[in-house]
Amino acid sequence: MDQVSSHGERCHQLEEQLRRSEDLTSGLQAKISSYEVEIEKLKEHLMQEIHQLEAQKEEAIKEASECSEQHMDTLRDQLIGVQSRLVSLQPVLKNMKTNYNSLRSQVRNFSQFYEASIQEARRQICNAVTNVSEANKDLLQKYQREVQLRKRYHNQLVELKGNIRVLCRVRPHKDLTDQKSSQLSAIITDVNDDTRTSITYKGKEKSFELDKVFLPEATQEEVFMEIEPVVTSCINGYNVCIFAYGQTGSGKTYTMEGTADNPGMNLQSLRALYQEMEARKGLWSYAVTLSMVEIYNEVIRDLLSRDPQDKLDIKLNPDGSGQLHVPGLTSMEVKSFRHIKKLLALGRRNRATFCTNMNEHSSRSHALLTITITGREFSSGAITTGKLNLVDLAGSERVCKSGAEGERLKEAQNINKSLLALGEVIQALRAKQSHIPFRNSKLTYLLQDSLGKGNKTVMMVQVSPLEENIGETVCSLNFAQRVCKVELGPASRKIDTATAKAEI
Ligand SMILES: Nc1ncnc2c1ncn2[C@@H]1O[C@H](COP(=O)(O)OP(=O)(O)OP(=O)(O)O)[C@@H](O)[C@H]1O
Repeated sequence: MDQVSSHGERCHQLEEQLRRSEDLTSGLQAKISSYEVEIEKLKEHLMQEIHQLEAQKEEAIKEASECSEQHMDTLRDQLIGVQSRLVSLQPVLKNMKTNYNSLRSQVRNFSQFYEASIQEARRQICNAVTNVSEANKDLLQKYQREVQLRKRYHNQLVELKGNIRVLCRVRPHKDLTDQKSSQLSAIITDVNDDTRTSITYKGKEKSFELDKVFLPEATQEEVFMEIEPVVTSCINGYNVCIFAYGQTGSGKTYTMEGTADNPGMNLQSLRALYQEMEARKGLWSYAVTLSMVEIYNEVIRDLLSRDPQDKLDIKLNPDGSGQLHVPGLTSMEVKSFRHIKKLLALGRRNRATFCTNMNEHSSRSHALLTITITGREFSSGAITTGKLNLVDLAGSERVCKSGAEGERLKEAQNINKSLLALGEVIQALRAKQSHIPFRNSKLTYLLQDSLGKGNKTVMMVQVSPLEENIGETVCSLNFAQRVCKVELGPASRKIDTATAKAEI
């Protein structure tokens, strides 16, 4: 019984399941049908889309083919245009080619011609240069011969005259042109005779004959040319003294020191000496020393010393030679012409340090520049020693005229003492006295080995052109005239070997 009921229940359950499945199936079928409808719709829509796209494609292809055809036509037209232009350009191109070829050959021809011309010109220039340098060499040799001859004749002349030369330089008028300066000068100079000058003094005309008179317009170079052979003879072993003499303001410092633009005898002498030494390079060797002193109130001051206030004295040389020397005097070895310039500047600075007014001070003191040159000739071994003294003397005015008193009177007396001593030395030399009073002043003491017999002396007498200075000018020229009459005799060369060659 129980088994039957359980089967019945099971059947019931299965029936129920079947019913539910049938419900589910019919639901699904409905869904499938609706999907199928939907799919059909979509299919239809898709087909429509495809047709549309195909139509668009067709149209696009059609459009594209139409468009490229138009473009092709334009391009074709352009191509035809280019082609016809090319055809028309062809003769031009051909022409250009021909021209280019002809130009190229012209350029080639021209460069060949140019090269040949250059070579020819070069050859001609070389020939011309050779000829010119030959001619130059010849001229140079002639010139050098002339210079040597001039030097020799000058030396002979100087020796005949006794190795003392007196030159006069007339200072220009201040602030006047050179031409007016000459016309206005109270000193009469003769352009045709440069050895004479005359002055009308106290109603009488006084004439002076000297070795040379320089007009106010004379340049520093012209003055130096006159003394150059004497200066450079120092290299050959001669002692030389060049001194400027004259009243205050007559141009002594201008002549000796000069200015930066117009260097005076000092710098020009040193330059000429260095040029001459340079020209003898390889044949001679030289050592140059320089000292600078000032004599003020009979006191010697060393201008190259570290302490220029130091006072120096003159003593007999302890070597028994009888020569004088100044113990402690700075003697600088000079390395070059440039070095000399520095030393001169140092000397000037030192001189200026112990004076309040340089112009006044320089008027009352003597400035001495001494250059000693020792040379050695390589071939003979000869040794020469020459000394050049360049002296800017103190103003030479007379005490009575300056009306000096006190310190000024002392200065004036000391200046007078040394200038008087210089005059006495000159007088003694002129009279050929056996005793020459060099020791009467510091100045003559210092110049002893350059001023006396056997040496070369140049006195540069400076005069003012002004009427108001005529008295002083006459005094200076009288002194110059006396100096002119001194006969120092032939100069002697300081040379240290028997095998030494004679001066050229
Ligand atoms: N030849 C010249 N050319 C141009 N100026 C000159 C000449 N000579 C002299 N002077 C000028 O004249 C003035 C006086 O000259 P300088 O100082 O040389 O005279 P000085 O005789 O040395 O005088 P001091 O005895 O006072 O030293 C300076 O101004 C100088 O420049």
